[in-house]
Amino acid sequence: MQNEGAFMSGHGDPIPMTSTACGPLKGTANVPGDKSISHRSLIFGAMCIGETTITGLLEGQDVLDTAAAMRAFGAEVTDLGGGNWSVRGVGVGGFAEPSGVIDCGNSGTGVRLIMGAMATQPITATFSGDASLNSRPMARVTDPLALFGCQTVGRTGGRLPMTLVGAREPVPARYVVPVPSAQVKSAVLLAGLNAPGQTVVIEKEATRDHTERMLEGFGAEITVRETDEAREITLTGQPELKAQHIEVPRDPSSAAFPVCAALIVPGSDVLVPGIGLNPTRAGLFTTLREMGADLTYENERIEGGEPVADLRAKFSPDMHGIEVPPARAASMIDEYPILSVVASYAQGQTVMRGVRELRVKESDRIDAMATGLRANGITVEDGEDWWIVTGAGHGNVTGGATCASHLDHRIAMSFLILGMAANAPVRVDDGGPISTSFPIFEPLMTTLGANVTREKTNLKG
Ligand SMILES: O=C(O)C1=C[C@@H](OP(=O)(O)O)[C@@H](O)[C@H](O)C1
Ligand SMILES: C=C(OP(=O)(O)O)C(=O)O
Repeated sequence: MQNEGAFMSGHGDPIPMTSTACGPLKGTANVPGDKSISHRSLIFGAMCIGETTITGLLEGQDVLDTAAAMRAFGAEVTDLGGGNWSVRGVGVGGFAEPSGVIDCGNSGTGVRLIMGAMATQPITATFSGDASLNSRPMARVTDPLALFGCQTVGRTGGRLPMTLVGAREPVPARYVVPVPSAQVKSAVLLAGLNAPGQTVVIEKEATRDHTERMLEGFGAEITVRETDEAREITLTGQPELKAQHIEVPRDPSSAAFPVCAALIVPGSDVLVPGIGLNPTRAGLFTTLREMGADLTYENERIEGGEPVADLRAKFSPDMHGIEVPPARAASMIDEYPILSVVASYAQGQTVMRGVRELRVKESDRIDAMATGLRANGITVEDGEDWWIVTGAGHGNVTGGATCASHLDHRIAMSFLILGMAANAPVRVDDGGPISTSFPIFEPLMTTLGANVTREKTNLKG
């Protein structure tokens, strides 16, 4: 990996971490801002005229890389401290040509949305990332961007690094998204922003709808028509986006970790306040409740047009496996790794189907979790788009193994949660990637009572 050249970014030397069984988890877990909304706040802010102000931005490495990218395209992005940021945008179509490579680090959302945003502007940009991002499929984005007139030059197989030559005279597109992906949908809509006329995106399975909601908030003309078969989104190109004030809600995908930890550690009672329950994101919580989790929604309210609640999770010794409806997959796609941990402590089988997309995330998440869970004494069967975890039940998860995190934050955090109630400690080879989405994971879990330690190594941190 070392000599894959100057375009390869990385997060530094591995940070092995170990999680050991702990007493009850108690207290309040204030998780950071939503990663999807944080990326979009910076990118949409950069495409406005005027100053967008943001509070509660997730200051994880993925989002910081997007902030740096927006600066490279000419926006003035300022960290005002305490999660407050400001973006002075350059307007739709106003991106400058970056002088260097756009390094999106570990972030699929960052690179795919930014590719969409620049694809209909008369500039050229080269994109790269870390070893994980450089192995992920990009043709799913560059194929539809070609319909607008954007050209791609790069490695065979549609992998980063690659160079995009934006369309000088963009045309609008009509595109049926072939995989359930909010990133692809969003890339096409962002490209449509600087194309004249109407761009239409059709998705057969509803995916997270932050782009649609936020573009409307920024003043774009965007309509969504829903039928039983599809969602059809129509965007009128070349609007003037108006700068906004954005309060980023807390991330349900990060909330999943303290919630699930509380469910499996005896005696726990944890409050996770202010979590968005947008139906396109909240599938995990529905699933946990169907499994018999003691998970309640307190103080339900609407904030910024989105349903929000404080989640209270208590130790749940009697959870049972269920068949997760495949139609729910998109609304909990990032939560399957941590669900498989809860499933390990439940009775019976948890069946997860229609989840092929898990194989092209930061890692092949089915393979990464199946391998690590088996090493810790859990029975897992898997196929191309499904996997089944047979729970050992409380007190019966052996633990004791080292798990590879494969540069994947969610894999690292999931195995550290597994160790919190296992009979022997669970170790991950590298907890470094956790900083991409949940930089305060370790102190926050420690404050609740978890026993997570970094190993002393001879490596420089
Ligand atoms: O649009 C987004 O912000 C995201 C979309 C999802 O990816 P896909 O579009 O690849 O499903 C998700 O896994 C990712 O964490 C964030
Ligand atoms: C899949 C994820 O992110 P991304 O695709 O942005 O790398 C994730 O955060 O779980």
